Amino acid sequence: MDIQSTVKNLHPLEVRIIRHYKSGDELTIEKVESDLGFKPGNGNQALSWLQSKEIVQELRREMRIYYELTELGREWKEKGTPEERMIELVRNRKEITLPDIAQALGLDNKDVGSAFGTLSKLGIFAMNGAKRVFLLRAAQMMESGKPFGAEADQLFPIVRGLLDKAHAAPNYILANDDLSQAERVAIVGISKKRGASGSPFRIIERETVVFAFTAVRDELAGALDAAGITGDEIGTLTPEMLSDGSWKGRAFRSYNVKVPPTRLIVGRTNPYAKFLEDVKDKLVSLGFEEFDGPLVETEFWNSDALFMPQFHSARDIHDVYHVAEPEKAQSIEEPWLSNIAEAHENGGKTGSRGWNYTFDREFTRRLILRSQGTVLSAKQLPTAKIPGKYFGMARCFRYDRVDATHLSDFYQTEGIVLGEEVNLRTLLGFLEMFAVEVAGAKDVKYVPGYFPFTEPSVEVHIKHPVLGWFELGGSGIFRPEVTQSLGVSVPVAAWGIGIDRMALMALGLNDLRELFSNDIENVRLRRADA
Ligand SMILES: N[C@@H](Cc1ccccc1)C(=O)O
Repeated sequence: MDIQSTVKNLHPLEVRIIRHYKSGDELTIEKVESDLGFKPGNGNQALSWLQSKEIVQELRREMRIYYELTELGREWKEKGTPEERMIELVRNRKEITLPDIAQALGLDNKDVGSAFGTLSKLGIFAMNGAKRVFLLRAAQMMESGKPFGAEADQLFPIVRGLLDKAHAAPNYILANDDLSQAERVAIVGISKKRGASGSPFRIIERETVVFAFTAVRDELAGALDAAGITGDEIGTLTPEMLSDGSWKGRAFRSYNVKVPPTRLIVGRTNPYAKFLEDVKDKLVSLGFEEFDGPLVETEFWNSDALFMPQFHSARDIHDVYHVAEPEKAQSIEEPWLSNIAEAHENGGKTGSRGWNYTFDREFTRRLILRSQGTVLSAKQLPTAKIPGKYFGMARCFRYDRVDATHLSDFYQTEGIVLGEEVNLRTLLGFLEMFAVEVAGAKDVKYVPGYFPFTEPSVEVHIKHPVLGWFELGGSGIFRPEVTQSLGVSVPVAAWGIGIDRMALMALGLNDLRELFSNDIENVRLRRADA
């Protein structure tokens, strides 16, 4: 150990311990606090600092007995013990029944009865034929100013003294060693008589660590002496000290600029929530309007309106959760229901030949948890402005096996752009913004895809440093079967991007499940500003 630099970096509490005790002394938290007048908690702090510097070491652990003042004890200390209060009352009222005593003092009958027993045994109280309590030897007690007879003089002051002592002790706790034999007997006696729950003291057994100095103590104490460090140095100069001049003539503690500052844990937004907000802000700043909708939707809006054939295996790519109660919506709004039904059956007025099957108007009312954010886009079309730009953050549900890149509920950021001038180039521009600017991907791929509601369709894939290539989302230009049926006659570019997957990339995570982790340390480490 480098004695010189250790000496300079000791805290005054540590210095005082080193100087006050000798090698070979046994130290405990309580002892140090009471010998040196430390505040509660300072003993523990100083000894653990000294231990980490290997100036003290643990010698052994002992079970020790302590007595803690209970709530009741604190009340007794303030208002008086039942005995004290009863003597006072009877002295004033001369004669009074036990129930009246209980009522006057707010004590329960049991306490009053037992205090009466004690006091009559001691020859202080007696009861007359009318069951009224009166003071024996009243005159004598008045004179001496002491309500107690010889025996009482022994017991009551002990209890009173204990209450005062415990009240002054750190955390209302007295150590066994601090008490006289008579005091211990008194506590145990009261607790036995009143039962543990009715006692003014709680008896606790606690493990105490006994420390002793290591071999460096003497050398350190010598170096402290030589440096003139006493532990009474001023650590903090306060305005009061300046105005009353009490700093004069005192030594100051030297600064240690190498001490690492305490870690400040400030409150801040969850990084994932922040990410979602940032994406929203970005879209709003680009002139997008936000849309939203319920988690429970109909088959109609979730899929049929998007030209997904009702009983085709293509529908299986979305393993949807069904609502059990109620099973179906009451109705679907017209003319959308008929328009879409015709589009499926024969193309209707959309210029398509349709899927060529009989549209099931019962099935289409079935309630499900939405499986794609595109449901919001479909519902927006009938009232969309042209030109117009819309987005939504949609929590979606699919019956899926959970792994690093799949969750059974997830967020998509859905978007549509409507306008005469909209085309594939418009779409690719937005896809690039999501992949590069929002997700922060370096490697991006746009590949042809298939969705029943878009033509052409484009999938965007990005390369994650650990997970490799994965699909970020799907997109395309809505088919006329969708747009014409829902009252729109201009091109509509549409996309649904897995926002959780973007966050995975942007926040430097390797598993989607981490986004929803409640491991606070882990969450704190994430960059919220990504
Ligand atoms: N809804 C599609 C993505 C998509 C949205 C919009 C247009 C084309 C594709 C999906 O969840 O996979």
